[in-house]
Amino acid sequence: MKIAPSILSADFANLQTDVEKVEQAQVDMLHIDVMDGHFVPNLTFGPNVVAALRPHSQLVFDCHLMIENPENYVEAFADAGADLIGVQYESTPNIHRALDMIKKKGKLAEIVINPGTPVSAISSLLAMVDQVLVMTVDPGFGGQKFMPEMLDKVAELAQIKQEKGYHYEIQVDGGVNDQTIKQCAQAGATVAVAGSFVFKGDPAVQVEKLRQATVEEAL
Ligand SMILES: O=C(CO)[C@@H](O)[C@H](O)COP(=O)(O)O
Ligand SMILES: [Fe+2]
Repeated sequence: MKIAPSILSADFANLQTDVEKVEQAQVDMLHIDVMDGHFVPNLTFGPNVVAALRPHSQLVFDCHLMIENPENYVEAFADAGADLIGVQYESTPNIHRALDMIKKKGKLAEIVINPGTPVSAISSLLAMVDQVLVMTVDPGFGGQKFMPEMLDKVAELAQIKQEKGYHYEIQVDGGVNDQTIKQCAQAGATVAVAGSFVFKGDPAVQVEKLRQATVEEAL
């Protein structure tokens, strides 16, 4: 299981330091939650923050765009240094165009589904994506409670991937801690985002707890 700390719960006054801490913990990617105050009732970072962090980190930057009409911003995030760009299925009538634009910019393309969206809604997009993100909370805020009902969607995506020979990673995001990550791993998730759990203590210790939990699950 890959680990992707979300900087939504980092210390915004010391963002560079917090990014360096998780990088030293050898995490697999850095999850950057972009919110526009329209698609979700919260505001966070724009491409300028991504560009400011880029010279300070070698990590894969995983930008989770919770914004309306993300196709208007794909180029800006790609140019700012995003490696993987996630667009919400519910955020635009042009979801295929948004994913296509990400790929044309040479970046990894991710489709994200909210708790109310079934896997069947994105079946025609699965062949083209590098990652599928199953939201395990309603998007907009860190520190919410994990929704175990979403795990059926993770298992469904794992089955489709195997049957069709697709290559996407299956990411879970929201309420992931050293207990819920075990259920995610068991259902077939391959990448876990964790914000409040990682930054509520020493990130190195917290990341190790997540790793240990998935190792125990595999035994
Ligand atoms: O996309 C989001 C929230 O909308 C997440 O990436 C959160 O940042 C996860 O936070 P925790 O639930 O792990 O605290
Ligand atoms: Fe996220």
